[in-house]
Amino acid sequence: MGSLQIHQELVTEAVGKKMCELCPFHAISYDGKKLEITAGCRMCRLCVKNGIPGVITFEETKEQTLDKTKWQGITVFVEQEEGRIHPVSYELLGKAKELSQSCPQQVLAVVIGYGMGEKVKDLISYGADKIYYYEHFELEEFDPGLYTNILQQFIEEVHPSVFMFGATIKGRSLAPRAAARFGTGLTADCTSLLVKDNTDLVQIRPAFGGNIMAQIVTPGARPQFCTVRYKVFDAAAENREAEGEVVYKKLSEMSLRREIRVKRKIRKPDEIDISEAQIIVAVGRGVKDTQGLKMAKELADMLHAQLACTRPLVEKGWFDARRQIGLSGRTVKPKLLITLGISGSVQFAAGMKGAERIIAVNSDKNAAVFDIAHYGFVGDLYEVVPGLLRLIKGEG
Ligand SMILES: Cc1cc2nc3c(=O)[nH]c(=O)nc-3n(C[C@H](O)[C@H](O)[C@H](O)COP(=O)(O)OP(=O)(O)OC[C@H]3O[C@@H](n4cnc5c(N)ncnc54)[C@H](O)[C@@H]3O)c2cc1C
Repeated sequence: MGSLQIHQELVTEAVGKKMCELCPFHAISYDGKKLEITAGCRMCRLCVKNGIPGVITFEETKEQTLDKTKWQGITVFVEQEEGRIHPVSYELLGKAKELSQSCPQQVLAVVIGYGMGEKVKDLISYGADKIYYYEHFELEEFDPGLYTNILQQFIEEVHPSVFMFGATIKGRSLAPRAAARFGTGLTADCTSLLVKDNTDLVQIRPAFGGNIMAQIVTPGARPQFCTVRYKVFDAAAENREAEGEVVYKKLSEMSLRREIRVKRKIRKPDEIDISEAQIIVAVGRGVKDTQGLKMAKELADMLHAQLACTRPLVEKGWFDARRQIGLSGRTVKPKLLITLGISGSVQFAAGMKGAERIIAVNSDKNAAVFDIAHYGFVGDLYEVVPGLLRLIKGEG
């Protein structure tokens, strides 16, 4: 790692103009007095290599010495709403336990709330060795500022190595705030996690539109923050024999300083969540009209399934974005997923690979979806689906 340094004392009008010309990304500007590098810089360093010597130099960042042994513990932020623990927390605990076995460390859980009672202790059965419970009536309502203060207090006292959050609205709000306070890295929407012997967390997630799986590490800072979407990992199995402890934490004055006051709460109607569905019928661009949609809906209703879709159908305005499966949509893990007229792009597949049984209908026998499906129908969905409906109705 490093940065580009401009040595303005060497910049004359001729030098400035020449340096601007050689940047292929037009990321160098000269206003007649000063040379500047703009946000378009890709760090290709051609200005250092091919430019007028000494005008722009690359300075390596000095490696900070970090004693990793002082940062121990794989921590899960246990998210709750009105005392109900979000199921993603159990999935994170399951993964934390698995990681703690490959690189021995304690599994820690942080709970922030009020009146949670036995539910906090129950987390021991799901793999938490030590639970830090921050309880106060001021904490009943989620407040990003207040909750971040508490996470800061926890990190300063405990020095955890890893901090995992669900990629939920709350997790996505808290993790970057806390990471910024410690000047450390955060990898969002990880799909796989490994831990090295030196406690470095290898955070794996799709990048470049899902075309590569990036492995991201934070070797020079702690804690290592990551978020993981709901339904990506398996929930921890319950073990009533497991042992652990709950640490009831007192709150510092600083932690309880509020910047937001909740005056009134308006409950939103419950939303559909395709991530929770056991059976899903998903439609793609092969469904071309209302007749196709009607058929898919009838199939979904008969199977007590949720209807979901690919991104192009959201873009067409046919579906709400909450019904989109994939990299930029939801991750689903149903027992049965039926895809109708879906090609099986990497971006779509990223959100549904965990389905137990996948049945694909596509008219193109070479469609990528058949590589991930357990069963496939090569055919026109406008013929296959009515046939399926007749079979289910016992008319076939
Ligand atoms: C950064 C990024 C993120 C993205 N995120 C997502 C995401 O989260 N989710 C997502 O879905 N996409 C996402 N995409 C878009 C993705 O790349 C694909 O374009 C999209 O998944 C294709 O949707 P589709 O399968 O419905 O359409 P198509 O790829 O056009 O496939 C339609 C399929 O229908 C079949 N077909 C046509 N007619 C019939 C018929 N009569 N009967 C049977 N089969 C038929 C065709 O053979 C074809 O295979 C993303 C793209 C990018 C760049």
